[in-house]
Amino acid sequence: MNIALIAHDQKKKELIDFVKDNEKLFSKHTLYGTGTTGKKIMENTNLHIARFLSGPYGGDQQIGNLIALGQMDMVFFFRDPLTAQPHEPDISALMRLCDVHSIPLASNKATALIFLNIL
Ligand SMILES: O=C(CO)COP(=O)(O)O
Repeated sequence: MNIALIAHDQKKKELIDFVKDNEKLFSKHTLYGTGTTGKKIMENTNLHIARFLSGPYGGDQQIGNLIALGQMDMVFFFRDPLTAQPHEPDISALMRLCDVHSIPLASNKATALIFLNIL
C-alpha cells in the first residue's frame, strides 16, 4: 500500500513513537510524508519516506494530489486541534479529498491503532 505519514509539530513525537513501535508493519509498504515529519521519521527509524514539501509550504497539497490521482491508499495525519495552523485551508483540503475518494484517514492515535489491523 501507499501510505502517507503527516503530523503537526505538537503531534510529531506521538506519530514517530507510533511508527517506531510498528516499524516492521510499516516497512512492508511504500511510505510518503510531508517534509519535516518524513525527515524525523527517517532519523528515528530505518524506514525510507518519500518526502514532499513541509506542510505549510505545500506538502499537504502534494499528498492531496496523490489522493486525487488514486495513488494513496491510507493516510495517518496526527493533527493538532489546539493550535492554529497558517495553512488550515490545505489541511481541510487534504481531509476533504480523503472523503471524496474514500481513503482511510487516521487523524489521531486511537484510530491509527485500529488501522494497524489492516496493514
Ligand atoms: O504541517 C503539516 C501538516 O499540515 C506537516 O508538515 P511537516 O511535516 O513539514 O511539519
